[in-house]
Amino acid sequence: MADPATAPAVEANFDGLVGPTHNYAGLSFGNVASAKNAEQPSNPRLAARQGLAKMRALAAIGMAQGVLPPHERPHLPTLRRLGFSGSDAQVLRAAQQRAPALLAAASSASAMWTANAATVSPGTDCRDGRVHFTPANLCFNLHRAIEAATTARVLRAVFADDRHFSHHAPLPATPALGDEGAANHTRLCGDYGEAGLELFAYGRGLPDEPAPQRYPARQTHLATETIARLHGLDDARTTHVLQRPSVIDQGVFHNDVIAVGNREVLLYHEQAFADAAALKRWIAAHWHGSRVPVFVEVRDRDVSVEAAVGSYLFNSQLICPPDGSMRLIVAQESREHDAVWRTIEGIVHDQRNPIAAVDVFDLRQSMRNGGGPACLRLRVVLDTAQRAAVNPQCWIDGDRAAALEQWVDDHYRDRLTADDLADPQLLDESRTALDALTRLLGLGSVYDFQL
Ligand SMILES: NCCC[C@H](NC(=O)CCC(=O)O)C(=O)O
Repeated sequence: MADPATAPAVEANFDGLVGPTHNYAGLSFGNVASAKNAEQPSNPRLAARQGLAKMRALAAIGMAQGVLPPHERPHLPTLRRLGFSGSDAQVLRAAQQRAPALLAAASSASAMWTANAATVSPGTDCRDGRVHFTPANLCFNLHRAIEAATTARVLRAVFADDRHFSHHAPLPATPALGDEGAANHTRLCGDYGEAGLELFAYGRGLPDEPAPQRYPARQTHLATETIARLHGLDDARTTHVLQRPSVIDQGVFHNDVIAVGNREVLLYHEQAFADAAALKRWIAAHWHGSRVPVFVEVRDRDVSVEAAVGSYLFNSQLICPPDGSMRLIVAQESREHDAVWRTIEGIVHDQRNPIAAVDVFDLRQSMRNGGGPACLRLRVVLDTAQRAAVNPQCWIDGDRAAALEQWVDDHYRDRLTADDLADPQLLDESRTALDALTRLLGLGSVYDFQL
């Protein structure tokens, strides 16, 4: 590792490892891909391998790349809480017969999308200098709401040192405080170690603000304000912006489907925000960073909202490897869409922004549930001391990637349908796999079946 006295702060990416029950259940109303692919057979092994390939590649170019474990699924404590009893096998069978939707919700591998695991503020933005985490309550969907308790335990196991890390409880799980985590949160700065501007996007705000008509707005203004207060952010460097309701109605269920920020760059679709011009003015007026802010606005006539939702162009990762250059990490679907790919090439060639390269990844298994490159990762800015305090076994390098690939090959199926979710054998396989994983990642006991 570089000399601690001079090493700059980094933006680490913690990707969610896809779990053994990855499947397509059509659980997310307002998420176009989830609805479209409902009841298709899935391939959990391939899904986990695709995610690991991205982690491996980013680690290989010098990114600080971490991993967060999948959750225990099917989640028997949820099914028991909902009135199913007897042996595990009896619970699964009864749930399948009497409430298949509940079995599907209790079986989703949705914790893979760690952009929704929590909102994270870097220490330099927070009053007490620690990195602050608030796990998302994800209360809009049952299959996601059951993630919060395990996520809270996992984050404490990975970021354990309370001299460096501060963990808040998820917000009360009620519609008025709906919170979907970092997918609606962007931070802009000069260098990662400088104090930055924190932008929180929300879809449901004050009663007099416009709201979507067709699809739900999952993120609330009350939640974003509460998180900013809990994290001890400076009001002068924090803003809360309304998503344009019409884009939510076209499938933009999280803001990271239509905008992405990194360091000094904000890349967004012209319709992403209710008032993009006001947001740009606010950023310019409050900016203190060592670089000037750069706005890359994609016009509707170049990429329609429908094309943005179909290709996940804005769900790309914008990253800076250690040499300080900037590159886009896009899903294969962006490569395959002519207008989107032309736009990406235009951005990469345009000298007015620092984005200089693009890498394409096949993440199709996740994309079919509406999760692209950016959904799969939680960003955590860390200075040298904070980085050294992270659970060391959760960092990815070539060896750990190889160990996890082997683990996937040992434990995962390559085909799963709704019928399989009640198979007691799948539950056993999943628990055996996760028990081995907690040892591999040095996490201690984080799952209900281990407690
Ligand atoms: N950030 C991407 C999140 C995608 C996630 N999809 C899902 O949960 C689909 C699951 C299913 O339909 O089987 C969601 O909508 O919250």
